[in-house]
Amino acid sequence: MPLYAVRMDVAIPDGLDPQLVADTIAREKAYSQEIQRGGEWPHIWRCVGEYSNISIFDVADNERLHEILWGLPLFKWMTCEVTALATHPSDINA
Ligand SMILES: O=C(O)CC1=CCC(=O)O1
Repeated sequence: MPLYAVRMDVAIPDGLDPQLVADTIAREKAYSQEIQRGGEWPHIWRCVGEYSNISIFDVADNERLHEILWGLPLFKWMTCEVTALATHPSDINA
């Protein structure tokens, strides 16, 4: 299945109801962990010092990745940079 690296940068607007923000972050965690358990989101790494992560997705196609990203509860407050990955010719494990 195709692999993708996705960098997500979160920018929560100032002045929002703190409860709304907390609820959205909690829903984000539950949604993410459900997809991780299903195997389509094998890695999520925090970018040190930033409200950002770099994640690896292992999904059927572009449409499925799009569906997952659009379903993120924090999607409205984040920007995503998607990189499709291919095998490197120097990879000794390939
Ligand atoms: O905290 C983040 O980097 C945003 C995020 C994506 C999935 C998740 O659980 O948090």
